[in-house]
Amino acid sequence: MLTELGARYVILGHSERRQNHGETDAVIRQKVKAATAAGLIPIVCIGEHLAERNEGRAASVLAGQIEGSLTRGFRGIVAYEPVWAIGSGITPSHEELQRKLSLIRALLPMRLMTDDIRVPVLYGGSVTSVQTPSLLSIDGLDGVLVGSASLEAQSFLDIIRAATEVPSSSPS
Ligand SMILES: O=C(CO)COP(=O)(O)O
Repeated sequence: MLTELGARYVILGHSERRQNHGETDAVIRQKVKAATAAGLIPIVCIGEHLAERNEGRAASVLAGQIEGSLTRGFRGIVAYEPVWAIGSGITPSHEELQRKLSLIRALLPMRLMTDDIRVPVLYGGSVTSVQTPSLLSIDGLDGVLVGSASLEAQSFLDIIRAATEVPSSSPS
């Protein structure tokens, strides 16, 4: 149905779906399979809650989500969306984001069991045009997943403009 409407991508495992609709990693993995079979590119969201971050459990949460929700030959996109950054106006510091991205980049080939597939990784959570250039300068980050700032045409255009002005970095 989605492909008939011209959709090319589908967002799976958003924290709201995980939290409010009982979407477990196993359910998300099934949806990844179904989306791929239907010709859609899955964008799988992962991210820790604030308490998990503050208790030093972010790494194990992310590892569990990657292991549980991605398929072995996963061909799609991963979006790192810390739950505490979504709609809060708070974004992680560069250092923290860089650390989390390095972790995600290290975990992905273990799950996919190959180094040959480079999975694009996005960041989502309170993205505005103001942080977009600096976010996109972070090594290993391929783009941003925009929520509320996409609801207003001008702010979304500002993000697109800011993104297109960032010099592209070589893949890590
Ligand atoms: O959940 C998000 C995108 O999927 C992020 O939303 P915000 O950009 O409003 O924080």
